[in-house]
Amino acid sequence: MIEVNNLHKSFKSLKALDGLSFTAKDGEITGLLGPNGAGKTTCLRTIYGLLKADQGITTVDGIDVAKQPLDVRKRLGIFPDKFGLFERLTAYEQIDYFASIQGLSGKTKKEAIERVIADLEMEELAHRKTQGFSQGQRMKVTLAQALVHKPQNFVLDEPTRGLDVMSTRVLRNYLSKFKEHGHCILFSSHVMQEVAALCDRVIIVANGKLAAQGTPEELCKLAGETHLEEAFVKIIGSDEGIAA
Ligand SMILES: Nc1ncnc2c1ncn2[C@@H]1O[C@H](COP(=O)(O)OP(=O)(O)OP(=O)(O)O)[C@@H](O)[C@H]1O
Repeated sequence: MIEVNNLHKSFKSLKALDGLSFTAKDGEITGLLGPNGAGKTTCLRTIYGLLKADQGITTVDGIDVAKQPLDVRKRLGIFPDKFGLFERLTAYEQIDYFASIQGLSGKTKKEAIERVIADLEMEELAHRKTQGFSQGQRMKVTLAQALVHKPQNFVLDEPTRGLDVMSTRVLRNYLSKFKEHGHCILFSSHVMQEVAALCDRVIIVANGKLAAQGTPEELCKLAGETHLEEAFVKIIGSDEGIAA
């Protein structure tokens, strides 16, 4: 479970987060939906400890990110907004590297790598150097390295950008399976259909604040609309920066 409580973060005079609070529960997919510049990436970066909030508390499974960052890292899988692969390594070697960082070794590590490769159906890719991999293949390697240590929580920043329909489906199916096993999934998006199709709960963020939260149905009801897109526009008062 991930809890964000009254987060504030400014970059000089710009307030990126302005008192944001929400909870992402186990066994659910929670979508952080907001227009460009709403503060989604800033929020996710504070959850995985890349940024320090000016004020507020973030906990992962009850552990304070600011106080015990390494304990939190063990419980988190991270799919960041920008990711690079070590292009001279094979996919297997890259996953192995991340497994080692997470403290896995020996037989346990080997089994964990083989499991994640099988789960993501990437056996054919495993021993190829990642240089020249397609976006979909890169996505699989990034997913595998994020999840090799079987974290309870999984945070993804706009994971479907640049993916074709097939790769997007692979990702969605994988997230659904992960959720069925009781994990907590939090992902950011500004793609409405994706959020409506996948999320149990939607957190709408605008100007670094919580604008509304609920199931897609609850948000539609709240706004008196039948489609999430119209509900969203009504709630944040604009359709700027959002993709249908
Ligand atoms: N390192 C930084 N330095 C200065 N300003 C920043 C920095 N990171 C984010 N910002 C600003 O903070 C605000 C929130 O940015 P953020 O990237 O969190 O939004 P977002 O909701 O993820 O947007 P997008 O959907 O476009 O990725 C923006 O105005 C952005 O320009």
